[in-house]
Amino acid sequence: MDELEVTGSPYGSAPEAIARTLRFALEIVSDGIWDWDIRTNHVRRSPGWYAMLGHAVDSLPENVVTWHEVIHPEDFERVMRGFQAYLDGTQPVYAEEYRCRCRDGDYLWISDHGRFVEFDGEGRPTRMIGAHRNIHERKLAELALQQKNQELAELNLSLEALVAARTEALHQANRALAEQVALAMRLSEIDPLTQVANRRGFERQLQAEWHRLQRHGHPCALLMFDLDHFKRINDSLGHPTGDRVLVAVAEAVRQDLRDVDCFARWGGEEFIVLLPDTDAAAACALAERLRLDLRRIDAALPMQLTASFAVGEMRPDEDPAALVRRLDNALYLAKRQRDCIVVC
Ligand SMILES: Nc1nc2c(ncn2[C@@H]2O[C@H](COP(=O)(O)OP(=O)(O)OP(=O)(O)O)[C@@H](O)[C@H]2O)c(=O)[nH]1
Repeated sequence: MDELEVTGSPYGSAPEAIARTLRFALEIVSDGIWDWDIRTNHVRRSPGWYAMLGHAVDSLPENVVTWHEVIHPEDFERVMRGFQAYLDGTQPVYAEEYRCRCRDGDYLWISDHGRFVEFDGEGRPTRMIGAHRNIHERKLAELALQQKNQELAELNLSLEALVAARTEALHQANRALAEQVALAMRLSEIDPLTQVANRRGFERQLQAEWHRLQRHGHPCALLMFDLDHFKRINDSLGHPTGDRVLVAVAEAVRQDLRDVDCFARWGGEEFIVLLPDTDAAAACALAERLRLDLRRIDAALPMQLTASFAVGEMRPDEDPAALVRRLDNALYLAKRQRDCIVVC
């Protein structure tokens, strides 16, 4: 590779001296140099180029095909595109990084920079010189870093997805728990036999209604009733029949009530109704209707089913417990006669 070797006298002509100096400089900063005569397609390569790829100096054909054959197949198209872009003038420089096959079959990462250095009279390039540099270690480190970054990004994404999935599962578990708690609360306030409110549920509503009375002064009445001689039903017809009667009573009464009324089983065969926005007279009329309805319950009983009632209006200066005591006393009086209503 004559042009790339230091030949001739150190006292040669000025252009030769400059050319030699440039070749020296090129060899210092690169690992291999190529020199392409575009008109003849002849490519000369420096001893360093052969040494870099493990070949004996000048052991390969001095043409472009030699270059094509050492480029890694996966890099080939990209490198050709970059090179062609420079030849076409659409890229101001030719600079590519790619893998070159060494004599032992291993591939070496190199960087390749080249540019036109001579032109004909019409400005067409006639010669191009380029320099290769061995960047193998740096490139492997760079690729390993890229790989690690990608793995980290993927890990990050899968961690985010995992956190999102866990958070959603937690929300679902919380919602399910809240529903269970609400259901348990509802069930804890319901009488399992008649499915109306139990004493606990009733007392909560009574308290709320009493507070409403303090704020707004709307009338509110209470109605309490107790089935008469219920023990006889149990004793003569059995406990299951007694249960069916209690259920039938609850259903019949519920049909006479509004949605806003709170109907509860106070205990045993005793029931209570909270009647918002209702005065004693209206509650008394309802008690009378219920008294008649209960007599008509079709429970196939050998005796007449009756009940005794107590009715009273809520007073702002009387707390709920005292109100219930007042109703209890009135019911006690009603029970002495049975099948009647006492207003207190
Ligand atoms: N079948 C059934 N009976 C119940 C239930 N709870 C309470 N009883 C019965 O209701 C009856 C109430 O008896 P008493 O308190 O003497 O009342 P009563 O027989 O109606 O008499 P008076 O109230 O005075 O008219 C008892 O026999 C209890 O066992 C229940 O859930 N199911």
